[in-house]
Amino acid sequence: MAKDPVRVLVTGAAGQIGYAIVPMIARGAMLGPDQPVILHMLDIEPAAESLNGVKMELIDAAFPLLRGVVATTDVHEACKGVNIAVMVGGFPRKEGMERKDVMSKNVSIYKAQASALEKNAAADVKVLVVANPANTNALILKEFAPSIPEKNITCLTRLDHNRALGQISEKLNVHVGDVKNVIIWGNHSSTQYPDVNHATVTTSGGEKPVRELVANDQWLNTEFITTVQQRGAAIIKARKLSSALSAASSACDHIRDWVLGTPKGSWVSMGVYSDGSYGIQPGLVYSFPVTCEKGQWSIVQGKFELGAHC
Ligand SMILES: NC(=O)c1ccc[n+]([C@@H]2O[C@H](COP(=O)([O-])OP(=O)(O)OC[C@H]3O[C@@H](n4cnc5c(N)ncnc54)[C@H](O)[C@@H]3O)[C@@H](O)[C@H]2O)c1
Ligand SMILES: O=C(O)C[C@H](O)C(=O)O
Repeated sequence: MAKDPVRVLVTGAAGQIGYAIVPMIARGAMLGPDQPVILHMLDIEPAAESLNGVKMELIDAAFPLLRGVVATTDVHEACKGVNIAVMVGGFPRKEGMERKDVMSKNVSIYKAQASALEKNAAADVKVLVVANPANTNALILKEFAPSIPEKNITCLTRLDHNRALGQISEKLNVHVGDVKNVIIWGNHSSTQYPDVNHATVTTSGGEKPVRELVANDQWLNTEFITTVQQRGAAIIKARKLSSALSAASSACDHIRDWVLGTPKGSWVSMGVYSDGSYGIQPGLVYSFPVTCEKGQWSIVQGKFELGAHC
């Protein structure tokens, strides 16, 4: 039997990440190849014409899974009945800035959008905050939308996780799909700790630890970490714009794994509210290793090595 469509909100949909992610969602990269979707796209009044252009392109692309498009500058209309909310709307940093430098502009957006989501979204809406500073914006959303279960408000650190997989795959010249179980601890900021201490590579001889295969602790403990921590800044320097296709793709990965589950024996990194695991203050939104099953994430326990991410 055909599935009912799922309503997916993308805020900031006329922006760079918005333009990259809406076709991915409409093609099934987020919710699967048999899941019809209705896209809700929100942007602000000055971007209304451009937002309408994105809607025109979505129609022109004739995506079989796309069952409707709402393109609006009214936050309440945008949030009506949504099951998934991908919060991209906000301002990106420019070269030389830290992500926290866009805090004052972006945080106020998340206060207003929290109440719109609370009033209008489906009761079990799953929220992914992408806009920076992502952990703080998710925390604001959680505080100002108290009726949305705290387990349903998350932020994106999957891009950092995927960057770590990519660096290992490049270093070892192995397929990125054969590398797994890196961990991003902390914030989506330059203070994050990319951890390979439990990461493995699938080889013809079975699963081997990344540390053993790389056989270069000096590189893993220094250059690898700073490359992942600083990758956002490196992309801005190269493109004069912040990452968009990789952010969009990683946001699809985050929601897909959350909704459809992580593969057996694998975990992913998600910014989720802390229940006190690993000594992290309860209530903070922090990136942990998680597994997902039946639409619920759980923090993987027992992966801490004392001092590793302090
Ligand atoms: N967490 C991550 O891994 C990650 C990765 C890349 C980018 N980002 C962040 O994502 C955000 C978006 O990046 P981008 O490159 O798409 O920026 P962009 O400037 O191209 O697009 C942002 C869009 O948001 C819109 N917007 C602004 N205020 C809004 C509001 N109140 N409601 C709805 N829409 C609003 C703008 O009009 C614009 O169209 C930035 O904050 C960026 O730093 C996060
Ligand atoms: O670095 C940025 O400001 C954009 C984004 O957070 C990224 O990591 O690419």
